[in-house]
Amino acid sequence: MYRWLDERLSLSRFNKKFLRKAFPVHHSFFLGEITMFAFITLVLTGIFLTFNYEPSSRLIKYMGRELPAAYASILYIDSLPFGAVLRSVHHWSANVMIAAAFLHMLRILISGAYKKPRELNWLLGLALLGLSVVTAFTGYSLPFDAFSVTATQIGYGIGASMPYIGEWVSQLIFGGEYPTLHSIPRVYSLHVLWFPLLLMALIGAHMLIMIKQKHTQPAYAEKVAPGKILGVPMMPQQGYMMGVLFLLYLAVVFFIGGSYIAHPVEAFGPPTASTPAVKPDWYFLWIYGILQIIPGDLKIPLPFGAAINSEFIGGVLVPGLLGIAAVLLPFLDTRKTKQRYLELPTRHPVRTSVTFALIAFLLTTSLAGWKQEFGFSNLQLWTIIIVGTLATYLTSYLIIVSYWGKAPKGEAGELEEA
Ligand code: HEM
Repeated sequence: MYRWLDERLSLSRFNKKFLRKAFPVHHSFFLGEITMFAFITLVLTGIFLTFNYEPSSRLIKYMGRELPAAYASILYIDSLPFGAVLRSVHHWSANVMIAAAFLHMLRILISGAYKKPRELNWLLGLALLGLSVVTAFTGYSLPFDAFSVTATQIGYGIGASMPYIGEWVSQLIFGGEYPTLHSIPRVYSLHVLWFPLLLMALIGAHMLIMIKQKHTQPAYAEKVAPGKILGVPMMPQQGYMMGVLFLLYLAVVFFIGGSYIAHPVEAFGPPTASTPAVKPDWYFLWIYGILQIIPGDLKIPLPFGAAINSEFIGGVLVPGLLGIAAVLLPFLDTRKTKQRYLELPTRHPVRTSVTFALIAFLLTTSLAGWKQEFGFSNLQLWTIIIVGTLATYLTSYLIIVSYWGKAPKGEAGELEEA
């Protein structure tokens, strides 16, 4: 069969090139792959969910109760053999995908792998991270229980807060002023079709660029085999390692999915007139935290009746400014040569300390999301955020500079495929 296909498709030419592609061996390089495994698992479990989910908020009779069809279909999925487990695996995989993509980004940032010639892949990566979060958010609204309706309302409000265009953008996504009968079908189409297709296209482009440009090499490669690409071939070594890692990934998420049922809709109940207290998932908690400590009645008037309010500052402006800084980052580096080797974080004290400060900022603003539970005042939280972020930067910088000193950065030579 292989020979038959080879005669028609010249598989061996492709195999010689692609299957011998060298992969550097370093555990941090598996973060991108884990992100991909999570995405594949999301697609496969998502297909199962689409067979049984009804994308509608109209009321139907289910087990003697009058319930929104979407809500009832989640109860139905949970009642199927392994239904609740597959739904949970879908939910936890979304968490893993976002966490792994974020850690993957941190490894690119802290090792300087975003520099020339990989600027394009850095930008595609940022788009992937943003789109993964948005896709998870649209998934959140689908069960149409009291929790998801309230959480979606918060997201709708943040979108609508953009001066001039916000209301229009939010209504476009949610089929009118959320929740309307059109909201669930529209968000469903985005969640199961358009966003996954876009993610697939972006991941495909990300991989093609990575193959074309080749990986950055771990720093030890410069000493062991200067000028060569050091690594294992795609087949068999890298392929087998990826296979084992994928199975391990499945084992872990099925264990978690089987042990902790995700988003127990029955506990939240169908949407009611009263709004339950909701806390967003951890990846939105920092935005939610910022919203908790900005005065809710803040309004800065703009021409033509528009205004900047607290939702815009916390939900759009702060994440937007961080996004713009990330987009500009690779272009701040004006070197002419191509980046061949991973840079040691200890040789780049400013960049490494900014990365730690960013993590401190995200953790302390997430803490603000627990304002009521911990009984903090706004002033206390602002102090924790500002002092925590600056202190993390300074401490990290001083430790790196005093312990490792300012070692020369060094330039690497041209590489040839080994
Ligand atoms: C859905 C999300 C993503 C997937 C599936 C993904 C997948 C991958 C994979 C498998 C690799 C090769 C292995 C590795 O270097 O880890 C890679 C490399 C890379 N990724 Fe991602 N990635 C994603 C998000 C991101 C993000 C958020 C960024 C940064 C903003 C990014 C920037 C890069 C860069 C610059 C490389 C080349 C690294 C090098 O050569 O050392 N990616 N990605």
